Amino acid sequence: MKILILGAGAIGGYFGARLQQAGADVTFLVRSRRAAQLAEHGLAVRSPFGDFDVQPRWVEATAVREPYDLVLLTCKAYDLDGALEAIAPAMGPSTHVLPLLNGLSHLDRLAQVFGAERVVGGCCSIPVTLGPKGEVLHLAKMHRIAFGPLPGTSPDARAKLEQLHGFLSKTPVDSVLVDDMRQEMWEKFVGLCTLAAMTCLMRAAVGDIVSSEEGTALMTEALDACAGTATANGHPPREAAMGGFRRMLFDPASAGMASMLRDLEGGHRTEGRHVVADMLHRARAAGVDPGPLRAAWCHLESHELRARREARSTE
Ligand SMILES: NC(=O)C1=CN([C@@H]2O[C@H](COP(=O)(O)OP(=O)(O)OC[C@H]3O[C@@H](n4cnc5c(N)ncnc54)[C@H](OP(=O)(O)O)[C@@H]3O)[C@@H](O)[C@H]2O)C=CC1
Ligand SMILES: CC(C)(CO)C(=O)C(=O)O
Repeated sequence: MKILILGAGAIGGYFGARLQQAGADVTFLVRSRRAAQLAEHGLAVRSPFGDFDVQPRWVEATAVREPYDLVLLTCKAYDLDGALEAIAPAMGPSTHVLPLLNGLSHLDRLAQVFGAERVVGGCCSIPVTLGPKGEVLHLAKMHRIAFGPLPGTSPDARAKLEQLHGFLSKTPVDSVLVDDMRQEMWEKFVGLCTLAAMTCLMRAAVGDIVSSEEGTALMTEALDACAGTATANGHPPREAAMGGFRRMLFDPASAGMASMLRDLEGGHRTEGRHVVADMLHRARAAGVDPGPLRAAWCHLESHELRARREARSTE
């Protein structure tokens, strides 16, 4: 099975290196800056499960001329259109694409461009970022990846997903092949959106927030808004998922934060529109009180507008 991974960033780099470690046939589709970094340093993973290095194979978009069996999509949501253009030559009639982006709305776009039968569901829970030389820094002992067919996915995807699961099962990664992937993705959306909205709004980690006078009440309102929206959309989070979110979101000792806060504080663009605004708009449409999601999106959007204005004035 030939696997193409769009992006060798934090997520693509981590899961791609793990797949390569397990002997899978992996090629990264990267842009020139990342290609140069891979040529100079290879692909190094620093993980609490043990550090390792792989010698990656990569291509740039103009060199993709033949279909792959499976494409893993690991760009940020704001890069989706360019990424879809870049993978188009790799998408043959029987290729499937498995996105690992946070959020949900990219699924409709993928189905629109490639057809729902070629789109597989996927999500991951792992705190990971890139170091100064492009090394993958896995920040804590969580690295779960879930994937599985969506209602419209063609049946021949199953064998590929089983192979993917087989490779990942040879590594420490917590890999799960899921039957009801839309439910799984809604649950991830609920937990992540609550975490991203609250840690970005407060610019603090979970433990700092829930130790503050109003923090636990506001965190509860945010979780209720997200879970209520999922329920109104036909995907009430299961009790096991809610239990996990409560452990993650209300631990006064936790230094945990969303990758979106790392992006915000690192001066990078965020996926606020794709995650927080999308949940806010879905809450409104369903008549659910969005609670602190309004202030979180206002914070993220006004920060982005300011950055754009200041960039224009220095041009
Ligand atoms: N980091 C985390 O802890 C987690 C992230 N996620 C989600 O995973 C997704 C990816 O995040 P993350 O890995 O952190 O992001 P990164 O920014 O680290 O990686 C994204 C990569 O995609 C590449 N890319 C974008 N467009 C193209 C293109 N047209 N051609 C080739 N490469 C392209 C970028 O390349 P370039 O370097 O050239 O810009 C970059 O290396 C996001 O949706 C995020 O929310 C989910 C769980 C945890
Ligand atoms: C769940 C969590 C917090 C870690 O995977 C995440 O998805 C993110 O930070 O983007």
